[in-house]
Amino acid sequence: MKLEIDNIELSFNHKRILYGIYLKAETGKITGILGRNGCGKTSLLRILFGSLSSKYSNVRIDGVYQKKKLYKTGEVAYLPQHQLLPTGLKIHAAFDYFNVEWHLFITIFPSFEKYKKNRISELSSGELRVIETYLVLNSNKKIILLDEPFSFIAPIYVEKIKQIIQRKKEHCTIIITDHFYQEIMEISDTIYLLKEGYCKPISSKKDLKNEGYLS
Ligand SMILES: Nc1ncnc2c1ncn2[C@@H]1O[C@H](COP(=O)(O)OP(=O)(O)OP(=O)(O)O)[C@@H](O)[C@H]1O
Repeated sequence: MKLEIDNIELSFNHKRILYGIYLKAETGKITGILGRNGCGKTSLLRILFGSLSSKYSNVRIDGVYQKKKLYKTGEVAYLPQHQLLPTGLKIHAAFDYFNVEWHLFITIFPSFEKYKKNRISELSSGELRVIETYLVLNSNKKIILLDEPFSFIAPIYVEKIKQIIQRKKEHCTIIITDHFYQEIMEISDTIYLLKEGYCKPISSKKDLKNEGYLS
């Protein structure tokens, strides 16, 4: 599958946020998006998913313009930047809802075993992020959009999540954004830097320095 988006025009309060975007993501490849705070990474993912409307946008799958918002196709899973799961939900119920096996999760993250009967509200921010990211990655969708999956997560869990993402790319089109740029550079096959409304393809750390993303 090839997923493309371009022709976006997004403004908030007369301030143009996105206007020169072309982004292509493909099954078998991880597409990473980097960019400074406020450059529009979350907005771009939300436009792709369909939860944010822009003045213009053109989303294509295998070259075919998508009239429907992507979330209505049932083929996309989205990890938003902020909390996904309702606070009062029991953790095992969240696994049931996503149709994901708890015992497989526990084989990778054994320290979470004690939480099965707890509620989402009883997790730390990082523990919640691990569970949410795991559920989205294992939700059996063709397209996966991840907004800051590594936020609040301890390095040992970041490594495990990275391994899962790399395994999933074989069957999924994955787009990921995060401020952990080294992690993004390590796992991504294609990287874009979002800057001044545009997407610029990036191939090395030197490019990031030249663009003023790194000092
Ligand atoms: N609902 C909104 N109303 C007004 N302005 C908004 C709204 N949502 C986002 N913005 C503005 O649009 C810009 C892009 O926001 P966005 O959240 O997409 O950036 P981001 O690159 O994801 O930032 P960060 O890395 O800090 O999460 C920011 O300047 C933000 O203030």
